Amino acid sequence: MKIEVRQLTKQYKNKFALNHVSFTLEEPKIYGLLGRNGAGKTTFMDMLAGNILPTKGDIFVNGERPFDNRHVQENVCLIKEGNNFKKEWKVIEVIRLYSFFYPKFDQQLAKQLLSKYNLNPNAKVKTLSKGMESALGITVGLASKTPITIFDEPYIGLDAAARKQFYDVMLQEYENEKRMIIFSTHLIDEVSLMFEEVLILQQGGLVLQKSAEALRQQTISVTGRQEQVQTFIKNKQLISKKEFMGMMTAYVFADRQEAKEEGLEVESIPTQDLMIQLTEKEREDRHEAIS
Ligand SMILES: Nc1ncnc2c1ncn2[C@@H]1O[C@H](COP(=O)(O)OP(=O)(O)OP(=O)(O)O)[C@@H](O)[C@H]1O
Repeated sequence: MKIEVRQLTKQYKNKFALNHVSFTLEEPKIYGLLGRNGAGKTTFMDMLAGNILPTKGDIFVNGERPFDNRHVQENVCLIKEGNNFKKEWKVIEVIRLYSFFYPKFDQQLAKQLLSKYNLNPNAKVKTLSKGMESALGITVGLASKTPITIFDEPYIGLDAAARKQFYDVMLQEYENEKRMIIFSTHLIDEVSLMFEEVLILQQGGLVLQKSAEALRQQTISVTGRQEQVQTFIKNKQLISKKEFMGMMTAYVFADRQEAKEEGLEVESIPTQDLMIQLTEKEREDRHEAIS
């Protein structure tokens, strides 16, 4: 599956939820879609799932526009943080309806997950706790087996143990059959090791798209004497820096080995920290993506 996003824009009155964003996703990979509140993540996922139309620009899934397009929509399953299902439906009806819609829906897996999460098939959605409703969403998302599966903060109310179960099953399923999983979350450190590629949105713009491996190799924290670090970061793409008593720590796009050879202390930057630094207020006017 190939997703092509071209100058994608969504405007609500004078507010740009997405502002001329362009990128391509084409591998069966686990993508982390990150950004602060209001960055435009849900807007993008809704457009990909064909729920809303762009104001300008285009989004294509294998060359087709998703909006009002059954052929695309049966290949894309979006699970949001809540209200995915009608309150009057029973759990088993949810499973049945989604299995009609998604051609590759795995009933067996759905049953296993319902039992793993202790979900009573005859319970109505309105009687489920927040965590149980999330578990039902996760069940549908994983069992849909859609080539593009999107989870938008899907685990509101789920405790840490249940979230871990979700990650384990997701990775197992992904191992069994690779697909594109787009995962948006604010619990970044909990899941960042699963990401194979990371996209960061900020105020409707894309500020970064990089493979996890490139991030590990090329985004580093370097610490040393102030002048030593200043010299090293000259002509490099700086993310942020901090000074303390003649010492300096800088987050920078740079070669790990080169930094070591300069005698600097080198560490990896946790993805959450990277997202926070890249989307700091003073960068608000910056919209060119780092790739
Ligand atoms: N239906 C709407 N009407 C007006 N403004 C909207 C609408 N939907 C989204 N927005 C605005 O667009 C911007 C992007 O919202 P979006 O929900 O895509 O962000 P997000 O990155 O998913 O945020 P969060 O992490 O808080 O879920 C926000 O400023 C939001 O207020």
